[in-house]
Amino acid sequence: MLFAEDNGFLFSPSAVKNLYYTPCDKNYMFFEMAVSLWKNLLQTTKERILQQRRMSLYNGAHGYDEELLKKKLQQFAGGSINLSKEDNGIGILTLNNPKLMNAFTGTMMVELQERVTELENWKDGKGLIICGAGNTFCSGSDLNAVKAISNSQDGMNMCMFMQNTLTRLMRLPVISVALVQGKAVGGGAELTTACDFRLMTPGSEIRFVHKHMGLVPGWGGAARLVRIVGSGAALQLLSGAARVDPERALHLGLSEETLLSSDETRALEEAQAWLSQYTEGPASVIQAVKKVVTAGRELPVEAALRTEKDVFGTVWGGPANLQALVRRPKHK
Ligand SMILES: CC[C@H](C(=O)O)C(=O)SCCNC(=O)CCNC(=O)[C@H](O)C(C)(C)COP(=O)(O)OP(=O)(O)OC[C@H]1O[C@@H](n2cnc3c(N)ncnc32)[C@H](O)[C@@H]1OP(=O)(O)O
Repeated sequence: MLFAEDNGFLFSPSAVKNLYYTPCDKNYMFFEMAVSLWKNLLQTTKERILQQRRMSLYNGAHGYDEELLKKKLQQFAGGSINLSKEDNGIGILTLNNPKLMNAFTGTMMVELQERVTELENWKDGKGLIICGAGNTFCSGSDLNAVKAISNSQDGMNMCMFMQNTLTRLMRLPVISVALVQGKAVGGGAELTTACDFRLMTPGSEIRFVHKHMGLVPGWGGAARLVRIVGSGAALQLLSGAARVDPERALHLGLSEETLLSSDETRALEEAQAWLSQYTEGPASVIQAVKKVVTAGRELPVEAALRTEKDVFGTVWGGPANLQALVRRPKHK
């Protein structure tokens, strides 16, 4: 295993070892033991954290048969979910159904789950931008599909499928941004709340229209919205099916920033520049930062502290930490 310094200078465990110890040095044995202990701890901790993250919200115990539901969803074809994993560790996930304002068909719901699984296994992943094709975000479920699965059981199954998928998306060990251009409506508005941050372009809109459909959010959007803007503002946005423009979103804390351009290409460039200020550094460290924040956000304090200790153990004495000890950076 080699450790790449920011300027490309490579360190290996032996290089670090030889910086300090000689084979006859008794500390040499200590260092060897510390490295192998670290490797074992790293492996078991990563497996435990990965297992925790992958545990789905709903399973057979809830009468949820995922494989059966996926077969049903795949009857409603159209559009795609495209993922481009860039060399800088930022992924671009594009909702691609512009003819229907990027409404989610059944096959797009299944593809979203497949992309989330891909992202869970992306070792170099640090950030994720979710955007829509055709300079608009997403208009929720494809109403043609919704009509065909409007019976209660199918509706509940689709709801559990999307809640499982969006919860896993929310817990990805990358810093995620919803780039809201044009409209984010219904399930599209809910999808924005599964990201860590939202950036909006001038003239764009987030709108929870569910009330007008005789519904409430079903993809987890209400639970997440309350945690983002507070229960009072969430109640107003849901009961009023209010149009949230960039200014109101900033005021509510629903959006981090209003971008300068509403041009599709330039807005994506702005979003990448905004996100890259938080993804500088080794993927292992950025992923560890997201994991400890996710734990603090979702777990009771003692469980969050234990998870923080576990995650700390995966980076303490790790490549980036050892390099920093050699480099001794001044944090001026
Ligand atoms: C839990 C989630 C919840 C659920 O699953 O039940 C939902 O998400 S329900 C769906 C909620 N979404 C909507 O009700 C949005 C409906 N669409 C609109 O309000 C408008 O299309 C809007 C505001 C998004 C954009 O309006 P605009 O005038 O800019 O465009 P058009 O309306 O002309 O749309 C272009 C074209 O796309 C079709 N379209 C748009 N959204 C959907 C959709 N969700 N499902 C199916 N088709 C959609 C629209 O019908 C137009 O097609 P056309 O053939 O030209 O009529």
